[in-house]
Amino acid sequence: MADIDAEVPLAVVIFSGKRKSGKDFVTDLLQRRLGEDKCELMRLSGPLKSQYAKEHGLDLERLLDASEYKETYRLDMIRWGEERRNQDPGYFCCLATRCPGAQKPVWIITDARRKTDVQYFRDKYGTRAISVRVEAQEEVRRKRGWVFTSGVDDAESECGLDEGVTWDVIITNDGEHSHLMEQLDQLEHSIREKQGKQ
Ligand SMILES: Nc1ncnc2c1ncn2[C@@H]1O[C@H](COP(=O)(O)OP(=O)(O)O)[C@@H](O)[C@H]1O
Ligand SMILES: C[C@@](O)(CCOP(=O)(O)OP(=O)(O)O)CC(=O)O
Repeated sequence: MADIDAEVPLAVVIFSGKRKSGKDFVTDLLQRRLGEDKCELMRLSGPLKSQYAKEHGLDLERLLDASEYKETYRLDMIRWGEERRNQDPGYFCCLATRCPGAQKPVWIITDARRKTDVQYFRDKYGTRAISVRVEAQEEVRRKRGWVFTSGVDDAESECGLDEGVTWDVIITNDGEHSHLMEQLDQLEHSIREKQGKQ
């Protein structure tokens, strides 16, 4: 059941996309447009990494940055995260949204990876949820540094949302700046409508 009486969030924008499709790039732009005081970026991988680091005695800061360190542990983090999600599909979604920034009216969830991630926010926030898929051609992703990695790019962590989800918005991020700006204009408009309506 959606928490329709709650005053915040007024809009919950759930982003998904393949590695190097440009999720971070696009969500940063969107947050800047909406204002950091009004819009909080929440990463589902944040609590995952934090719990994983605690249980395995690892350096959380290094898991959070884009280093080789993270890649060393990626496969095991995926496996470990899957075990947790199997016990409770909303586990990381719930933890990620428990932060001081949750008082802001707009939430951007940056990295949904499984159908249960999208479903969690749709079930909880109903019409306030907007699901967004960021897409870029393989060639473009390769130019941004993507290299196919077996066990990662062919696993649920990367492919769980390839099919079977009806996205509210699809953003094509192939590198054409003006086209991206137009798509962000539209998305910003939909978000502001939700902010104004409720
Ligand atoms: N539209 C764009 N214009 C210029 N650079 C981009 C664009 N989209 C992504 N990038 C760059 O490509 C790289 C990968 O993007 P990133 O947002 O980190 O991808 P993801 O979060 O999906 O893995 C980053 O260096 C980012 O700055
Ligand atoms: C174990 C992960 O959460 C690692 C996610 O790391 P990032 O959130 O840093 O994302 P990338 O852009 O793919 O490098 C994946 C998962 O299956 O949950």
